[in-house]
Amino acid sequence: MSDQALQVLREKISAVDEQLLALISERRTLTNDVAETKIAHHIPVRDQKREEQLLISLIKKGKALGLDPHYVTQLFHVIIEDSVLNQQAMLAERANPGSALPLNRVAFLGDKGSYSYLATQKYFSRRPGELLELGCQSFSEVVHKVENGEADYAVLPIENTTSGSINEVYDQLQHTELSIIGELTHPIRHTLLTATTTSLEKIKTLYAHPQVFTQCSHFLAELGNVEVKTMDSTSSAMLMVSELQRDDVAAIGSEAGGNLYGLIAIKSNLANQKENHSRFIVVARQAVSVPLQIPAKTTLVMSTVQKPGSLVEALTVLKNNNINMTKLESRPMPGNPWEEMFYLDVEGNVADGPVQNALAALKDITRYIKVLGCYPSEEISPTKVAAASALAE
Ligand SMILES: C=C(O[C@@H]1C=C(C(=O)O)C=C[C@H]1O)C(=O)O
Repeated sequence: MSDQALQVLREKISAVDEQLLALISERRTLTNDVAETKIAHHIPVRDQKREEQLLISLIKKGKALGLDPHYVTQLFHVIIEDSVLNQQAMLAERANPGSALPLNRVAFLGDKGSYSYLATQKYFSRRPGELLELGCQSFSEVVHKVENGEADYAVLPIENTTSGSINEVYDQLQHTELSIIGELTHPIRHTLLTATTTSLEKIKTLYAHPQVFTQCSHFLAELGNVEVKTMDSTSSAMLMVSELQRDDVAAIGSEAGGNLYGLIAIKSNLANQKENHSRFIVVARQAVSVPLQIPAKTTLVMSTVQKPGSLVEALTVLKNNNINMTKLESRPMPGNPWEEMFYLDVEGNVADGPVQNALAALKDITRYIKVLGCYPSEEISPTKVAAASALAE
């Protein structure tokens, strides 16, 4: 194919892509209008029956156009997730009048390009107001900035699908009066980034955040004698490599972050597990109320009395109130050796009967209990379509 023919085809593809974007944006406007109706009539945001009907119809129509059912399903799962998250954000904002700020000052670990920076951008892209990014050197600085009013929000990674809980962040939650007001998950795609076109064999020094080394331990074990240097954040690792401009040093970070520092991705998918995601929490000085039309999560911290079965007893309270627990973490209590603080994420809204009943019962049987926050759940499970309906002609 001549260069010119290729150019013509690519221009056509770009034009189609532009139309796709315009249509996606039009769909978003329509789904936001649907949210207005849901606000006015107190209807739940999620309607999985409607999603299923939509998917079945799209799969059939896609098949007629030669498109694979799995491809169509995947595509529309992403589109529907976006629509549900946007509607949830709209409802949450309306339920908290005055909460929308013209400027959102947000503290996070690292600088431009860190995973926390990317998560911050994602979370606030659905919310009104400008974003002012306040990069910090440590998690305690991130939390402090919100406590002392320099920032309105903090975005903190709390757990990762490969390395588990981020203990330092849990420990920050023990000592703060801030409330969790939101959550989000973000894919963490670790990539080897260099300042020059070089090869893996030449790398002698590797810069990254300690969490990254934990998540990429299998890759590091295969590397042999490469010196590993820990940095405060992924972005400081990337900055270091871009300043050194050497062919024997590399950073591990996201490709998108590396682009901001002019770095080249020489190897991707470095995490031990292919599906590597981090869950972030968003904290603020004021708690928010979550409308009952959207799924909520509540995070609690508690310490139980020191007697056999006291944790089981506490968890039984959740069971009796039909509350699903999505996470349980224990952390040592400073100054009280061998005593633990338990952090629990449960599905449910503090304004709703089951969580209120459970809290009342837990107060009677725990030594200490506090609600760290109730916030919209951003875990949007994709609607499944029964194979038979999807494949029916
Ligand atoms: C847009 C709506 O809200 C949600 C999003 C949907 C979508 O993006 O198509 C479908 C059903 C709902 O879960 C709706 O109810 O129609």
